[in-house]
Amino acid sequence: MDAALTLEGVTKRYGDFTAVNDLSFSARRGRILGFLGPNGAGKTTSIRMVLGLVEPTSGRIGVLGAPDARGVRERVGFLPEERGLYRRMTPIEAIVFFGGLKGVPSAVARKRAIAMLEAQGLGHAARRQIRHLSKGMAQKVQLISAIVHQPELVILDEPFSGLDPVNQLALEQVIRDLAAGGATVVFSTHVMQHAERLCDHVVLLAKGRKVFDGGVAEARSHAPRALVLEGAFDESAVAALPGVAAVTAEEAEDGHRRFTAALAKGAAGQDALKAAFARGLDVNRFELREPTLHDAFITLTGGEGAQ
Ligand SMILES: Nc1ncnc2c1ncn2[C@@H]1O[C@H](COP(=O)(O)OP(=O)(O)OP(=O)(O)O)[C@@H](O)[C@H]1O
Repeated sequence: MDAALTLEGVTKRYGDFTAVNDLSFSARRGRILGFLGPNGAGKTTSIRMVLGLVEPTSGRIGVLGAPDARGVRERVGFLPEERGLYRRMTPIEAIVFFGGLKGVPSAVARKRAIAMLEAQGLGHAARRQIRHLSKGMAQKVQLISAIVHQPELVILDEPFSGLDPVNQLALEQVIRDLAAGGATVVFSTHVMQHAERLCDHVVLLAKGRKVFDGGVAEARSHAPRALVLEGAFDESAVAALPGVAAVTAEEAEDGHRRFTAALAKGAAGQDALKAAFARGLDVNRFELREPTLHDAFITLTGGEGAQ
């Protein structure tokens, strides 16, 4: 496998606390990898080890053939979780500055900055001081600064946080475009919807350990499908349907109740539905719901928080 990034048995301990525990995975060249996990799972610590900002306690890292990103800095782009730019610079100045740190001549960086700012709808703000920009605009400038040197490997730590829904979609497109242009993109998030839409491959971390590594469809298959039923009957009637593993109930409209019946692995929802009608349950509404990546995340992390 042609990997841009590889971790093999990487562990990071802080005293008695293990922040990252025996983590192994690879990011294939030209693909988008979602590095997922709840708050505190160890995503940022892992990224910091890849960048060479934190020394692993044990294990091996390979970044474009180097032991960490320091040896290949001009080929790697990084957006940190903490956002920050020199507030008195203009977007063009900031992008040219960061490009310069990665070896891009200023005339080239300037040209790219103008084109990229325009592509992001920021052409009008290109010469305004960053302190006068909105948070979302400043975040776009920071992203452009991270990729102006056209890196082969782009690492984005929680890139969607702080962006409104429209800008989140715009960022998704930037990520797709980077991969379409041949770059490998690794982004961390605890919001599953982005990963669901973008990723070929997801790695899911919980409490420092990898709990899943594979495709989105495969991840989803770890969570149960659910049958949603609404009507005037009670929970025990739903629990007694074939293939139903667990039931939750809530109030719905018109005095009805809504039941979400998690189906046992391999159970076809149709059997439960047929039985519901055969038993004369007064079903007003039903839906067979396929698991989402969010459901998989909850199942695989044992119920830790996700959005
Ligand atoms: N320098 C440090 N010293 C001690 N503990 C640390 C240090 N850095 C991180 N940790 C701990 O390691 C764990 C993992 O933190 P990390 O920031 O990697 O998680 P994360 O998955 O990125 O979560 P978040 O999305 O909240 O940033 C946390 O419990 C954190 O408190």
